[in-house]
Amino acid sequence: MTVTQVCVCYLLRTGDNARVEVLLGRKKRGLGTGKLVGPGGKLEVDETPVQAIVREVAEETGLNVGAQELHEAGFISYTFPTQPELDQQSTVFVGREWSGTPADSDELELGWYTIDDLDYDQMWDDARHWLPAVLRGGTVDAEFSFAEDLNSVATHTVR
Ligand SMILES: COc1nc(N)nc2c1ncn2[C@H]1C[C@H](O)[C@@H](COP(=O)(O)OP(=O)(O)OP(=O)(O)O)O1
Repeated sequence: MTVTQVCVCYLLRTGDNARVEVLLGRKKRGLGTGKLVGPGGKLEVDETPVQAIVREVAEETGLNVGAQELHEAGFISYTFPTQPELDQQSTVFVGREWSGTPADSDELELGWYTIDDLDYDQMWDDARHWLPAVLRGGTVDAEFSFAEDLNSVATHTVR
């Protein structure tokens, strides 16, 4: 069985008081409803991760990002041993340039969040283990296995 390929993007800007902010969205539907997530989603047939993230950002935020303006920050494997059909592999992107103004979509209610004050309890449980480093310019290469509740990280490896 091939594992579902997904992509996620964290768009950064410098906000008031020179604090770095990230564009996140409150997920309105599907797996992870209610959580704060980066724009992203599943790759379509024959799409590369970067093609998919350019499309997903446009669909979910109304912003146009160029493929060359995105930095690939790493790769994460997610397994759900009690529901293997949910297993995913995610390519993570970070961007600082785009055109347009963010607009809510039927997937996400958007907002800018200061990276120093992020409430990781509102995000997927894996985020706390790797996202702080990526938002500060680092990379990620990690594996997460989720518990039976499909919500909590049971085991993880972050390299
Ligand atoms: C820390 O960030 C994340 N952690 C985990 N474990 N999973 C995440 C994170 N950010 C996004 N995801 C997952 C959640 C979903 O399974 C996918 C995105 O899925 P979505 O349903 O939004 O995919 P689309 O292709 O946009 O959906 P449609 O099928 O409705 O078009 O990534």
